[in-house]
Amino acid sequence: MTLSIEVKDVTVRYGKTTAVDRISFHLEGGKIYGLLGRNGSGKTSLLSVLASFQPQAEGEVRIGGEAPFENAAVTSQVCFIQENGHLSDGYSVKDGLKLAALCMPYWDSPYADRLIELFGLPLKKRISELSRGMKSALGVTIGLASRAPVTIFDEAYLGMDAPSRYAFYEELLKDYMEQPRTFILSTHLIEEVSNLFEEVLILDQGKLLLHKETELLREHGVSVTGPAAKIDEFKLGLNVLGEQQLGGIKSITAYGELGPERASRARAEGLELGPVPLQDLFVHLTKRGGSAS
Ligand SMILES: Nc1ncnc2c1ncn2[C@@H]1O[C@H](COP(=O)(O)OP(=O)(O)OP(=O)(O)O)[C@@H](O)[C@H]1O
Repeated sequence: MTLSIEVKDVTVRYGKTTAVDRISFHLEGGKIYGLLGRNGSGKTSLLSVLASFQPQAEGEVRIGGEAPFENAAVTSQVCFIQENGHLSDGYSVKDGLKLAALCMPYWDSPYADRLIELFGLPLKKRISELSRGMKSALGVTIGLASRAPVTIFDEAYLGMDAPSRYAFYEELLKDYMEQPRTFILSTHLIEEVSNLFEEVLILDQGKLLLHKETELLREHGVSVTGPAAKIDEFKLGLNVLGEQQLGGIKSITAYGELGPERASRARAEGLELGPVPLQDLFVHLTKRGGSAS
């Protein structure tokens, strides 16, 4: 099942702090979305509103056309997994999973069993006795096995070691291909996971800095390297996000399409054009004073 998500002028406040500041976007659903932003940019606050963990102060949220807050018909379609989780520490892993199964209408028990084996989860241990990585693996297991039409992972896999994280990415993609649904992943491990994202949203200081298809975003970044004097001339009129110089060689990262004319001029002048990793684009765009125009 695919549910669209509509967010219109949503604001979230904690006392005098505005965590999310009049954000609007539309997610058509049935895709894997990446939500990026620096610490404190408002990701968890926004996701908590989508998952109905808290109401927005202003604005409107619609999931599948309905307002989610205190609306069981919608909340049952959404699974929200956070790194520090909402798992009851007193339960054993087995009972925690049983509880999850009871709360989630699309729960797939055989799939949960496969994931338990994949991540080596000890069923008899109390959740409070699990290591940080194991708690994350339990969260990830619940998120995937929930098969919820909207599944949100809020940095949920940060505690997992690299092999477990890669197993999770692989599993997520495989399961998404078999059972398309909406995933939203917030992460600081951008390069690791960016290949999964079909669209990327970047928050900055509570505002939506950018919402783009990942491919388009990648095409919007270009690095140009060559003799410093030539680069200085070439960069005029470009939206330069950053530059580095080593001896007489300079490299710039530019945001925005180069256009065929400029690209062929670069080649004719012997300048080297290259892609910019998503993480580098993110770092440049969210530097204080960054611009996504
Ligand atoms: N319960 C709370 N009470 C008061 N302020 C809060 C609360 N939760 C978040 N904030 C504030 O709201 C802003 C956004 O925080 P939020 O946790 O949504 O950001 P984030 O992008 O998820 O950050 P991180 O990447 O560090 O997890 C921050 O200024 C934060 O201090």
